[in-house]
Amino acid sequence: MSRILVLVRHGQSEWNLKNLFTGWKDPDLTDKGVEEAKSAGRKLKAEAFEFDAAFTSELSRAQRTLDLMLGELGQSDLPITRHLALNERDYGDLSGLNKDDAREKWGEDQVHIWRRSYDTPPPGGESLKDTGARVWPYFIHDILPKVMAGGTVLVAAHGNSLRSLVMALDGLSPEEIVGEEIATGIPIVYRLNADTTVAEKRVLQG
Ligand SMILES: O=C(O)[C@H](O)COP(=O)(O)O
Repeated sequence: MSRILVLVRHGQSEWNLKNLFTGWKDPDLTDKGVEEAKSAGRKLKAEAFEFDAAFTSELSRAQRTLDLMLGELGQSDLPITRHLALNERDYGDLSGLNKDDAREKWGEDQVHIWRRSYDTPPPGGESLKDTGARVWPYFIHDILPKVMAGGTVLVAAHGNSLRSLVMALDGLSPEEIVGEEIATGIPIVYRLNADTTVAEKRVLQG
């Protein structure tokens, strides 16, 4: 019974590079993002991961990251499930704005609250709580059963859709999640117990 769940945030996107709020907008990966995705795949291959199922969002940057990882793993034929429940948090009216310009306009503290707080949504967008309200049920109904059946499952998604999952898996409070960052292209490996609690968490840095 392996019960392994691997979470990977997509590699650097064109809008990450330009420092723009992205949310549900759909920029592609940069060359660096492609290399980050391949490197994540190579790290997983070096640890002999063989996946039984793979999930991603409806956004290209996560889909492409997943494809690149599976290519490195020699598992390009693995069936992939794509669902908008795994999409990035919707940044609403901030989408497409430069993050430094937003700090100039609304102040550092307000922008930090929009980006990292648990329950304050950006204007017209989703809070992390709102994001979790779609990510977590999808995880429980569609992803977790494959893990609990003894599978090894790969999820390629986004900074905030993954923050909401990590919050629940790690049992973090609304205060603790503020300090949680998910790096691009760095696999987070969970091994779960038979009661779905976390037996082990490893972050495959470097
Ligand atoms: O949607 C975005 O802009 C990024 O992918 C994540 O943004 P954040 O670092 O502001 O949460």
